[in-house]
Amino acid sequence: RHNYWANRGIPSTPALPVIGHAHQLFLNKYPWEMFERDYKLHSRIGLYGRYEMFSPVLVVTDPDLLKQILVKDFDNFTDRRPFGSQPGSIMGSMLSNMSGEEWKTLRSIMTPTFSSGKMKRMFDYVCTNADSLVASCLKDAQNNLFLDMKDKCGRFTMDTIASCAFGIEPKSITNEKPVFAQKADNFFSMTPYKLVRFVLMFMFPKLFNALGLKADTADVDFFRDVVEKTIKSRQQNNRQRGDFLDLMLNARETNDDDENLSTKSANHVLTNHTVLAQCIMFLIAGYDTTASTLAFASHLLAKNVKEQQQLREEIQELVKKEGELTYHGVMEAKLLDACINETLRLYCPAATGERICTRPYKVPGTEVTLMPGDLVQFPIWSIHRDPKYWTDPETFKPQRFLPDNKTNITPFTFMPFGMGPRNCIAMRFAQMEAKVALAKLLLSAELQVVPRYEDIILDSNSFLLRPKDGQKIRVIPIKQE
Ligand code: HEM
Repeated sequence: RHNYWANRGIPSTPALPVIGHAHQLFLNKYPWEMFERDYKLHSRIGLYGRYEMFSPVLVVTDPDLLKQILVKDFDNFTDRRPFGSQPGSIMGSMLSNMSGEEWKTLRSIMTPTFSSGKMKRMFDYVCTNADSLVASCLKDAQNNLFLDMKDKCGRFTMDTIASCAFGIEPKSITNEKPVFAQKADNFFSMTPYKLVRFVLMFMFPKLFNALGLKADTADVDFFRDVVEKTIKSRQQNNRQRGDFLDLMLNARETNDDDENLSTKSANHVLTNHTVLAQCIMFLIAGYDTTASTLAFASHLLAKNVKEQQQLREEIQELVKKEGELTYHGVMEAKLLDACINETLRLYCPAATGERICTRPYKVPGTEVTLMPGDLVQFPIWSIHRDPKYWTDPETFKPQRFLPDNKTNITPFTFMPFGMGPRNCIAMRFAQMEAKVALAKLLLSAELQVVPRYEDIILDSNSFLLRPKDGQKIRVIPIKQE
C-alpha cells in the first residue's frame, strides 16, 4: 500500500512498513525539519509524496503549483484537516478548524473585523499598549542586565488583542501575575504528554476520541469563562464599541425572518457556542505568533546593529515629518515593513501549511488525481530558506523586501501568513501591531545582544516556531533630546 506515489510517477523516499513516513516527525530536532531532506532531494521536480501510515500526502514545493492550489483552484482545497472536532468542543468550532460552507459563511462574517476603517480605530489601542510595553521595558532595564522579550511581547500582544477585540484590559504588561498571558502561553507550551496528545488529535483523531481524550484543555476553559462574563456585561450595559465582539453578537442576533439568504445561513452558523469559540480563538491566536515575531525581530535587530540604526532613523524621520507616529506613517514605512518581513522569512511562526482536497483534482502536469480527503502540505520553512529563491538565505537582509528589490522575489516563495482565501484572517492587524511595537521600542531604546544568548534557540517541543526559554536581549534607554 506504499506504492501509490510510485504508480503515479511521483518521487517518494522509501517508506517504513505500516507507519510510512510518520516517523520523520520524531527523527528531527524540530517538526518542520521533517521536510528538509526530501525537499532538497525533490524540490527540483516541485512535488513529492509521503505517507502518514497508509494515507498518501502530497508535498508541494513548486511556487506555480502552490498558486494553483491555494488560489486559482481554491474551491478544490477549501479546508484543513479536521482538528479537535468533537461534539460540543470549542476547538472544533473555531474558524481555523471549520470546513466547507460553515467555514465560508463564518469567514465572511468575521472578515470585516480587520477592515481599513476598523484598523485605524484599533491603532490607538495598539499604540497605548505599545507605550506600556516600552515603559515596562525601560523600567525593568534599570535593574536587569537583560530582558526576556518573548515574555514582554506576549504580555503586549495579549493586552492588545483583548482591548482591540473585546474592550477587556487584562493589564498583563504591568501585572506581576499576568494570568491571561500565562494561560495563553500554557496553551502553546508543550510538555511530552501534551505533545503526544497533540499528535494524536492531529494525526489520529479517531484514536484520540476512542481514548476518551478531550479536545478542550483547562486553558480553553479559562478563556471560556472570561468571554462569557464579557458578553454578559456587554449585553447588560447595551454599549457598542464597533469591535470584533459587537460584530459577532450583532451577526448572531440578526432577525431570522430576514429574507436575505446569507443572513439566514449566518444565523445557522452563529450559535452561542460558535460565537464563544471564535472569541476564545482570537484571544489565543492573537497571543503567540505576533509575540514570537516581535521577540525574533528584536533579537535580529540587536544582532544587526547597522540595520537597527537605519530602521531607527527611518522612524525618527517619520515622527519628525508627521509630529507623531501615525497609522499612515507606520503602514508606509518601507524599512520597517522590510524588517518585519525578513524576520518572518527566517522565523515564520507557522512553518508548515496544509489543505485537504475537497473535490477531485487532477494535479497539473502529473498523472495524479487527488480525491476528497487527500492531504496536501507545503513546507513554508524550507521554501523560505531555499537558496534557489533567496541569495544567502540564512542571513538577515531586510533590503530584499525594499520596493526596488521586492519585484525580484518569486511569487509564492514568501508566505508567513499562508496564501489565498484561507490565509491568516488577521494578517494586516498582526503586521500593524508588530510594526507599532517595534517602532516605539526603537525610538526609546537601543537593543543589544547578550553574551550567552547570541543565537536564537527554537523550542523543539512546539509545532509553532517559538523561542525556547524566551528571547533574552539587553535594552539600553536612548536619552531623549
Ligand atoms: C505574526 C503573526 C501571525 C502569523 C505569522 C500568522 C500566520 C498564520 C498562518 C500561516 C495561517 C494559516 C494560513 C493558511 O493556511 O493559508 C493563519 C491562520 C489564521 N490566523 Fe494567523 N498569524 C498571525 C497572527 C494572527 C492573529 C493576531 C490572529 C487573531 C487575532 C490570527 C488568527 C488566525 C486565524 C483565525 C486563522 C485561520 C483562518 C481560517 O482558517 O480562515 N493570526 N495564521
